[in-house]
Amino acid sequence: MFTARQAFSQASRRAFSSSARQSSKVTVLGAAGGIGQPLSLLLKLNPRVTKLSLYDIRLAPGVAADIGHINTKSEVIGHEATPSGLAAALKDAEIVVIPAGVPRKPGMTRDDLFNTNASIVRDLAKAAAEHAPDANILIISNPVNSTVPITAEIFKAKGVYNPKRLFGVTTLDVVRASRFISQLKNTDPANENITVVGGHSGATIVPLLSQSGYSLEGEKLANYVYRVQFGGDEVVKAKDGAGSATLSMAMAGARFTESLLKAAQGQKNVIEPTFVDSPLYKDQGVEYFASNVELGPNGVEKIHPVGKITDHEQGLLDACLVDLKKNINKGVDFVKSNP
Ligand SMILES: NC(=O)c1ccc[n+]([C@@H]2O[C@H](COP(=O)([O-])OP(=O)(O)OC[C@H]3O[C@@H](n4cnc5c(N)ncnc54)[C@H](O)[C@@H]3O)[C@@H](O)[C@H]2O)c1
Ligand SMILES: O=C(O)C[C@H](O)C(=O)O
Repeated sequence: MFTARQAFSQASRRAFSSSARQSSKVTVLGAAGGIGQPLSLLLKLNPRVTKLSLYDIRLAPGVAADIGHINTKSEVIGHEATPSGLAAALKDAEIVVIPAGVPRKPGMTRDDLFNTNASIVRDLAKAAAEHAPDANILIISNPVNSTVPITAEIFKAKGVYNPKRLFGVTTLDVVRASRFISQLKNTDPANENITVVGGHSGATIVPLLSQSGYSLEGEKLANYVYRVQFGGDEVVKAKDGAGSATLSMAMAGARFTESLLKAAQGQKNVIEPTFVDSPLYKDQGVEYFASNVELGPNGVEKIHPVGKITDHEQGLLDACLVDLKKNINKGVDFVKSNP
């Protein structure tokens, strides 16, 4: 005979397993690349993902066959590099993560990737707008400050734009900012969560150290800010022509995807920094901005303002907004001239 406690525990097990069974298809476009492969691996290890669809212009079926042997429950499908393969990859996706595109080589800025990556992202955005109009779209491909507006313009043109479901992934900046301060202060980086706002390149990356109660002075502060703003260059230089950050980015992309899934499955107070269609600086002509964003079942739940900052941080923010506006307009203009 069941005791009340046993009955309760069985009911709660059922409730848990039914929410765990909730179907969450995640699609990776660019899945065979330096980021795409480890990101897909991490997503295969995430029990919240029930179906993982991998698409690339090369090798996605091979990557899927490999990852598909891992003994976690999710189904993995590698799609052919054809329009119908892309359509099938996107159909019914809850989350579409896009790391497709070329990475930097030493001496290049992220903006130097624009000519190649703008059209790659535009074309994938067209397919996503057609086959997954309600999905959360996570843009990793650089330059993020421009590829997010490109995606938005495509979704607007197709009449399916939902600003709550488009995200530029800036998580790596926060991961770096947290790691770098822990190295200076001998703290556990897992306990650090430095707010980083603005965009994702050089001067548009603005770490707000003061909000975590830290104050660095003079050269120490300048070096810290530089390292966060140009952390990507450290990796590009060290890889010496073989690409940019892939493994740390895969971790950051998996973290952001996990946060969205948690929020979609009802967890409250899930906050991640991300580059979104934001009201914060629209009065200055800046349509997109990264700040802490509370995530929910509908994507963006609440965009947090930047909050109290020091005069030095205000100076960084002023410089950020100038560059950001140019990067955003470049993306918007690209779609106007190359629809
Ligand atoms: N947001 C960030 O913080 C961040 C961090 C690191 C890298 N990035 C950017 O991510 C992008 C990818 O970097 P990577 O190191 O993985 O590059 P990579 O060259 O190793 O991989 C890119 C993959 O995209 C695929 N691809 C190209 N065109 C495609 C298309 N039309 N459809 C589907 N797949 C396509 C390629 O075949 C390749 O497998 C770069 O633009 C890089 O700058 C962003
Ligand atoms: O630096 C790059 O080009 C890749 C990425 O944006 C990064 O921050 O590592």
